[in-house]
Amino acid sequence: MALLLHEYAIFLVLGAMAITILHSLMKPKCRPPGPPGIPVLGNLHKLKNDFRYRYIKDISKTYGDVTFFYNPAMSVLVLSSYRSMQDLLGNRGSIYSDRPGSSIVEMSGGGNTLKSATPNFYLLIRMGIKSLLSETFGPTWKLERKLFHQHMNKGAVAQYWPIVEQEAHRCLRSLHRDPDNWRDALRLNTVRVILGITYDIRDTEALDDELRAAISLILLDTYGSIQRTVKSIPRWVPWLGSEIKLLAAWGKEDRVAISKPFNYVKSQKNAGTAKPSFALNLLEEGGTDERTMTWLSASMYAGGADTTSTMLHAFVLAMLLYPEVQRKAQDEIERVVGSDRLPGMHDRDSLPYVENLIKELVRWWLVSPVALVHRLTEDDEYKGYFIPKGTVVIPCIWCISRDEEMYPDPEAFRPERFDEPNADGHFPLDPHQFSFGIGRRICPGQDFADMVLFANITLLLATTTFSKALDSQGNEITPTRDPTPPYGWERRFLDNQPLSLTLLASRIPCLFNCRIKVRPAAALLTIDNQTDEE
Ligand code: HEM
Repeated sequence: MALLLHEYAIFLVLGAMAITILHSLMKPKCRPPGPPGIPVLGNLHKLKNDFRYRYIKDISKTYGDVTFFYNPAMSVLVLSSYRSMQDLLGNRGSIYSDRPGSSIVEMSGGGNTLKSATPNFYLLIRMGIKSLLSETFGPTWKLERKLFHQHMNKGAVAQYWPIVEQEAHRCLRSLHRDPDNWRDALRLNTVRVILGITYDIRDTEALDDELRAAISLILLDTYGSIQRTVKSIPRWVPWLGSEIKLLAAWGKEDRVAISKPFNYVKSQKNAGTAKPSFALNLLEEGGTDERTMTWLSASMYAGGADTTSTMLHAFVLAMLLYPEVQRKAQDEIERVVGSDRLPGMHDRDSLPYVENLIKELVRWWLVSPVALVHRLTEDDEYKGYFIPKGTVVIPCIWCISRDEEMYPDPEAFRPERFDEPNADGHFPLDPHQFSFGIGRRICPGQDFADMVLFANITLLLATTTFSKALDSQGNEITPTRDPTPPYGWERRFLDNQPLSLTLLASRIPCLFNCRIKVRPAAALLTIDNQTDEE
């Protein structure tokens, strides 16, 4: 009898286990929550919103920090908290670091297919269907990333300080000479710095005509032909068609502009006259083919020029809207540096208010509010939800920057917030932790961008005071703090806004004017005949 009972118990346990396994196999796997959609067609269309990041912030109040969107072709996971981004992009980086169709080289336009030519979200979504067939987070990306890291890590970028400083001085002289063109001066500055460190091209006068033409194209507009191409697209062509045409036509002229400077470094190397530069290092270290080296060099200004200059434009906007911040930062610089020299890199630790100002800028103005999309390479489970392989992941870093608990009154530009503990006793998170992305695909140019921002912001503050422009009655004009609608290339073209592939996916300030007052310290700006124009 005892034996029978024992067998009966074993039978019951095994039966229960079988039922549990069967049940879990048959139960539809639960996806993370998301807004209701149209039957069969799904809810992905809801993300089609000019200010997508604001929409994401709104819906996260209802659905939480992990929201799911789908249509029959693809699924998209939207992350809206630092925690979820850390958990997935950070801690599970080995499966969350792919991108739809893009190694660094491909993202800069060096791939063979249109899908890789732009970080534009919608194009990525459309092309994502195709790119699901290919794996891109592989050995090529790892090698590119390694090469980038060797030259752009925190220690390595310090060697570029002299170029960054010299170009900042040159930019300020030009800005003071021609204040109406302050915007161009700031943009030219970042492109010149990047050309300097990438190819050691500083003085265009010394170059032959063809190379000079290629460089002017880069200086004027990283992807200059876009403007001309947009003009040639008939207005009635549907949006997708026109964008595909735009990208198809993009390339020929720019590919020349991209290969010329690289070939210049190659010939300098062969002649034994090349000076240190990113491109020279790639050539010397080898390890990859020439096409990759050419495009990797180009990705320096594709990724870095417009993003960094946009931050400088946003800095000017912040100074117009918050003159008291400008005054406080100028006072600190005067106090620490004195009046017989200009601030330099070694002053950084002694300028805490300026340091906080840069943190606040990096939080307040996100060039990439949804960073760049990632893609999941294996099925995964998070917080009990199933996330299928191939899901496109959007890290909405904007939501972190506008987290009211972490950054009370988040729209206000308040550098002092970083010295004030929050209700939980902790100081707010340094925005550098998320504004450049999170995880293995974090911006490789972050340390360099930070150095360029520090150099330019301290020198701008020391030598220049920005204030609001006046209308014909002498009243101050307050510029809008709203950006131009993202991805609105057509509108940007019509408004004569700068256009480049990077900017198609960026958040940039609307055009605004300002008044510029030169401060006495401007007399200390160096005059360097070799790099000064005219
Ligand atoms: C203030 C300036 C900049 C901002 C705000 C910025 C922001 C970003 C962000 C948010 C990403 C996506 C990260 C992710 O997917 O998680 C990114 C990627 C990238 N950035 Fe930057 N960036 C800046 C400057 C630069 C500079 C100066 C360079 C190069 C010199 C650069 C090169 C790149 C490249 C190559 C990638 C792609 C990395 C990859 O896919 O693995 N960026 N950046």
